[in-house]
Amino acid sequence: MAKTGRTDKQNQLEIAAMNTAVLNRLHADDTVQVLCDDGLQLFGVPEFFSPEECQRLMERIDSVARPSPTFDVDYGKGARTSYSGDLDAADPFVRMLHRRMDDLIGVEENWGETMQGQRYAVGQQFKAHHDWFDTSQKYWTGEVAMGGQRAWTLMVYLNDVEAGGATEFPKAQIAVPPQQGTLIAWSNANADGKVNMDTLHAGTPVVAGTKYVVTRWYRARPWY
Ligand SMILES: O=C(O)CCC(=O)C(=O)O
Ligand SMILES: [Fe+2]
Repeated sequence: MAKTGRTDKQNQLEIAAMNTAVLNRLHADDTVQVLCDDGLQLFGVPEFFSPEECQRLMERIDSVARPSPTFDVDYGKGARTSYSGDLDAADPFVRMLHRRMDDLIGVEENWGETMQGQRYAVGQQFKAHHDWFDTSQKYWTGEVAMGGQRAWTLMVYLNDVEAGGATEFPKAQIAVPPQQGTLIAWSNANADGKVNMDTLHAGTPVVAGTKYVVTRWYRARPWY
């Protein structure tokens, strides 16, 4: 038992329970496409946000974006060279989109982190990583007390990119090209609630144009 008062087994069981419920819901929804069901559980929903909604979000991202931090890697080390910023969770427009994402996977609003916007210029990228928290790091003590793992990732492409910028899953050998309004969602866990190594993914470098995305990570239980 770690000082968090929760065992690894308890954490895994709660993730497994959430995972099963979300997978069942997505498989039952005929607007949802299964992009990968072998190792990686990856889903897509075209036109999840309208072009007008994407435009409004891109304007908001432009007003909050700054060089991206990552949890354990400095911006300067080059793992994530995009610009990013949290959107305002109290903004009714952002909340409306949050709720639509929550509804897709069937969880309450307070399970999801505030959506984070990212903007990549030519040459910028997010190198291969897992969205999962590293439970050996100091920050985990705070995160486990506040919602636990990032069990699911939902991401929406806000624009078409002239060239480059695909989201690549090298282990699963799948690459998703940015398409305005398309949402992709994946489980970061296996059925047993342990980290799925096949979720390794990268935002590949933009070759021409600019790429805008929003990402909303869902915890294994409410985080506020
Ligand atoms: O921009 C992408 O395609 C990937 C973004 C990503 O991996 C993230 O926000 O965690
Ligand atoms: Fe990621």
